[in-house]
Amino acid sequence: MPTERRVLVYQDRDQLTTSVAKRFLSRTRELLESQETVHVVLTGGTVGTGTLAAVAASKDRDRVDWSRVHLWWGDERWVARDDADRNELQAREALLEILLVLPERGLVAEHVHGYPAPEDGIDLDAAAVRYADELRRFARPGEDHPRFDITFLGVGPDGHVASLFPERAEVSVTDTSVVPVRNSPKPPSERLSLTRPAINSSVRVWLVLAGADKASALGLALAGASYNEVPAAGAKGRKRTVFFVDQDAAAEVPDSLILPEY
Ligand SMILES: O=C(O)[C@H](O)[C@@H](O)[C@H](O)[C@H](O)COP(=O)(O)O
Repeated sequence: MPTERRVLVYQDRDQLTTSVAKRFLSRTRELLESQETVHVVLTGGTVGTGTLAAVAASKDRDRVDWSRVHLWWGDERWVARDDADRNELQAREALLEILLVLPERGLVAEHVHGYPAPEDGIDLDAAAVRYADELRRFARPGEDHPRFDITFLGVGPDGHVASLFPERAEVSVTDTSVVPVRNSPKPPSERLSLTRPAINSSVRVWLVLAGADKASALGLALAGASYNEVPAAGAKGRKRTVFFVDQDAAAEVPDSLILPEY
């Protein structure tokens, strides 16, 4: 299946998160018409979390059968579950707490697949193995992880996605779904991340980014930089890769790559 790459530009961060939320809700509903479950990979970061808050605020929120949606994370920070830095906690506060208590068709607690945390009494390496095992439990026979329908990724100013940072060994790991990350250039220093092949197994990869500090990373990713230099350049969905960006982040995107709404 050839992968298509698109760039959609929005006026500002609010318009971006509202539009991505709307598209996410409609795509999820559409997918649930033809498949039993939908697997979504969430991202940390301000734009990813802002998108979840926009889902929470959307009038279409309760039209999705959330009981058939599974949520995973592209990466997690190795901090306690109640630490404000935890990606999962941010997502729970922005959206999941609401979905878990909907009177009908609500999100199922067991379908929220958070990473292990230090209080589980295991180290970072064991935590990576445990999350890989959890992914395998939901995989088709012979596969390592579920078929992700939509994977959200934030992008750092250095071009990192999930916790795959430029010129670091983790960005090239291909023999497992989950890697431990130590000495991360972005705090906190210890993290867990999906690997590039796990991310790229997704049917759709949706990168969400806003702000002038992302312009150069985005420009380089689209200009064909290597994934080692700019990990965002290596993130590709099997069917489609969409960069949802605001005008500030789009400053270095060639006009020919910018598409109108589809
Ligand atoms: O744990 C994390 O920090 C994230 O998952 C990370 O990959 C994030 O998505 C980007 O750094 C973008 O973050 P912003 O949207 O806040 O710029």
